[in-house]
Amino acid sequence: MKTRRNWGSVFRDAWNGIWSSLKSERNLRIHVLAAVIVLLAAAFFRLPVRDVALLLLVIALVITAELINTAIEAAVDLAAPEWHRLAKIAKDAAAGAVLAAAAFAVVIGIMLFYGPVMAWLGWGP
Ligand SMILES: Nc1ncnc2c1ncn2[C@@H]1O[C@H](COP(=O)(O)OP(=O)(O)OP(=O)(O)O)[C@@H](O)[C@H]1O
Repeated sequence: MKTRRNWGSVFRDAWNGIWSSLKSERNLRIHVLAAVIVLLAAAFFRLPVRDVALLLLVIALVITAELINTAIEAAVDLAAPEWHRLAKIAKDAAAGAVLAAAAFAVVIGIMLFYGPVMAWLGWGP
């Protein structure tokens, strides 16, 4: 029978999952770096709190998609180390989830930064 784990060990394992994914997944590191740059830009352009909240939401979406993609890749490699049609479907769909999240994040970023950047450049109406 499984013993109930305490919160400390649950949190530690989850943190280990994030940390080991950061070490092994280059794309995740790129997304985290992009998120830091975007948040610094949001501070520079003094974006309103609601816009920053929206940015945090899409950043969380992209990073969550990356972590789930990493989990699916590992599970597929364990279950199907050889080429398999279903392994391809699983990995491609997981990669597609990251792409979809990142594409929408870029669109939202453009929508939020367009006005402040134009005003900063003096190209506003
Ligand atoms: N066991 C497999 N069976 C069939 N196709 C596979 C298999 N493993 C990988 N592939 C194909 O190769 C692609 C790349 O898979 P891989 O595991 O190398 O991930 P990746 O894109 O390199 O991810 P990352 O760079 O995040 O590690 C998959 O999207 C899939 O199309």
